Amino acid sequence: MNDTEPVLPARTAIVLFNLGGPDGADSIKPFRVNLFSDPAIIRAPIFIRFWLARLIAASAQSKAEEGYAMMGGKSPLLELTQRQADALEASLPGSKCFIAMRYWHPFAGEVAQAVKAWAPERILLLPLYPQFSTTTTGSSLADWHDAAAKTGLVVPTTTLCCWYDDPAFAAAIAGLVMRTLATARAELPAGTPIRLLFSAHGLPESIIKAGDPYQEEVEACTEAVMDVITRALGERVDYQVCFQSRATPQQWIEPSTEQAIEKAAHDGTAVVVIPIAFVSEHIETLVELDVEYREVAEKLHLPGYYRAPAPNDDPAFIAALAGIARRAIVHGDGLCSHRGGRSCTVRNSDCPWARYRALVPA
Ligand SMILES: C=CC1=C(C)c2cc3[nH]c(cc4nc(cc5[nH]c(cc1n2)c(C)c5CCC(=O)O)C(CCC(=O)O)=C4C)c(C)c3C=C
Ligand SMILES: [Fe+2]
Ligand SMILES: [Fe+2]
Repeated sequence: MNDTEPVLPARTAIVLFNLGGPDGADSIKPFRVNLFSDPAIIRAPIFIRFWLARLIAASAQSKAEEGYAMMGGKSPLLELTQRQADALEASLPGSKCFIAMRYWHPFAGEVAQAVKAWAPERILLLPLYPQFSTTTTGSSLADWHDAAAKTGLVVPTTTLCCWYDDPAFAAAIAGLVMRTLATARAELPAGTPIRLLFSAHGLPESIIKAGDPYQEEVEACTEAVMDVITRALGERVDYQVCFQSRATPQQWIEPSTEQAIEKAAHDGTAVVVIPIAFVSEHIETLVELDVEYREVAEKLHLPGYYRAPAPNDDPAFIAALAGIARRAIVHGDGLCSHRGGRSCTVRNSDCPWARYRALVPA
């Protein structure tokens, strides 16, 4: 922190949100049932959703078990998020970071009680999803509000809906990408064409059509990262946005990451895959990107397949997150403070979190 940076109010509780993951073999099934029971994910009436959730969860259960087995039997997400929380807390004196996961422990209810016991003067709700989606950010924030109300936690609260275009965040991601690109260029035969594949988690097309701004924010986020890379390297590197992790039978947004790899094979280009919607390593990076898509790339004889790391506790990423948090807290408790206290400009200036109930009826 330098002298020009505003001081945080004393006792600021920062609640970090992520999806969560199983902490052992026994929790894979209930974690997946919790996920598919969320009305933000499966948009069906409750009595249909109850059965549908169990059916969909059961359908790829053994594949999920294999994936978690490859990571030592559990998700690394909580441990990595704890490292982010510790690093953020160290950068923001007067704050204490709490972690609330959406589909496995620590659940919002447990966390709201811990926050209340700490007696903060102010709370910042900071979703660890750079881009807003009703299925992630919206669902986590709605869950928190229910839990806080049940706990009787009444403290001035600032809510961040998204930070996909934060310049320091874009620079942190660009740094990770350029390091991987440099490795690829050093290892591949001179002149091998390389494409950057910005791979985001996919969504059912119907959710985007219902007004979810996620795809737009992923594209804008990619543009912000590409601007930094272009300026730093003095050249325009080839790139494409694509979407991974299709988890239901519906039509999902395209191009899929698999289609993008097929296109790269057709064009004879190597790829550097960038997980643009995840800030921590987890099953969808360590298994899907590093094992499954790598196999696809090898089968299609791509000249090279590289993967940029997720930010985890990369110092530039933590510094970006600290800047985002500090500005949000200091500029007051607007609904969405990521643009210096003004409401965000996502879709005609209204914040998607403000419209959550219209996008996902209770
Ligand atoms: C309809 C299903 C799903 C949607 C929509 C979805 C959106 C979405 N998810 C993330 C980030 C994560 N997803 C994770 C796990 C996970 N997600 C789904 C399904 C949907 N996700 C499933 C079934 C699972 C479990 C993994 C599996 O069983 O294969 C995780 C945590 C993974 C872990 O480490 O355990 C994250 C993080 C985003 C960003 C997103 C939409 C924007
Ligand atoms: Fe997911
Ligand atoms: Fe907003």
